[in-house]
Amino acid sequence: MHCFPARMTNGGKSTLSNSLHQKIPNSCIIAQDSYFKDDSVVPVDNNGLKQYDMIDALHMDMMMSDINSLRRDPESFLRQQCQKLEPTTMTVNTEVIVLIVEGFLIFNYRPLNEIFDRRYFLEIPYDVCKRRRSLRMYTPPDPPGYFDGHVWPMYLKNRQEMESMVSDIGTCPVLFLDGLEPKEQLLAKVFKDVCEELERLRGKLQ
Ligand SMILES: Nc1ncnc2c1ncn2[C@@H]1O[C@H](COP(=O)(O)OP(=O)(O)O)[C@@H](O)[C@H]1O
Ligand SMILES: NC(=O)c1ccc[n+]([C@@H]2O[C@H](COP(=O)(O)O)[C@@H](O)[C@H]2O)c1
Repeated sequence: MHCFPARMTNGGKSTLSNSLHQKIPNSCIIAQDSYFKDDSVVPVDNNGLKQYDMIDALHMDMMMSDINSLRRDPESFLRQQCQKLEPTTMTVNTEVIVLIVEGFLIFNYRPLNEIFDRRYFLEIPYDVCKRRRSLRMYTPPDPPGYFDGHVWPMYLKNRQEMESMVSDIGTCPVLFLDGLEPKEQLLAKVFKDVCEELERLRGKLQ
């Protein structure tokens, strides 16, 4: 099973994904943030702002290849991950493995979009997003004016593109989540939903 918390920057994806991973045995996380291209190849716009919030700034081919490796041979992939992740959740029972893929542009990449069992989209308002973002340190750090000059306009553009892409792919619907809700409440909601999906999948396997 693949479940996907997406997608606003600072919407709470990593927080939710890590908590889900802790609660779900046989789960693992693939995070889109790990696939950013090197800074030297990310283009700059006319205002001198690095174009990080575009699908082209990411090695999506590599991300997809890792996901496909996991799907082909989950046991060895999970054993490798096991050495890196908290051992508590990893028992490597390959009957049903939950792959949590999190990222701010995962619904804008068609091959990935086609394999979802569950899709979640965390939303927060502009001012909260801007405040949370100002407390984060990226490498390289956001230059002055980056949020209003690049991050937010690209979020609006990418969201529009995502909405048309998602609606023409006939997989599961996107469940929109209010990222202002307390973390525990969001976790409980998604955990319940994932458990229901797992029950359904286990039923199909019997
Ligand atoms: N439900 C929530 N309520 C309040 N703050 C949150 C919530 N979820 C995450 N945060 C905070 O927002 C910031 C960004 O969260 P993070 O999970 O890293 O976002 P993302 O992975 O979407 O960029 C962190 O400081 C985190 O503690
Ligand atoms: N990890 C990196 O290499 C890197 C570099 C510069 C900006 N970013 C920012 O990361 C954001 C996406 O990640 P989050 O969803 O975790 O905020 C994008 O808005 C992008 O501007 C990441």
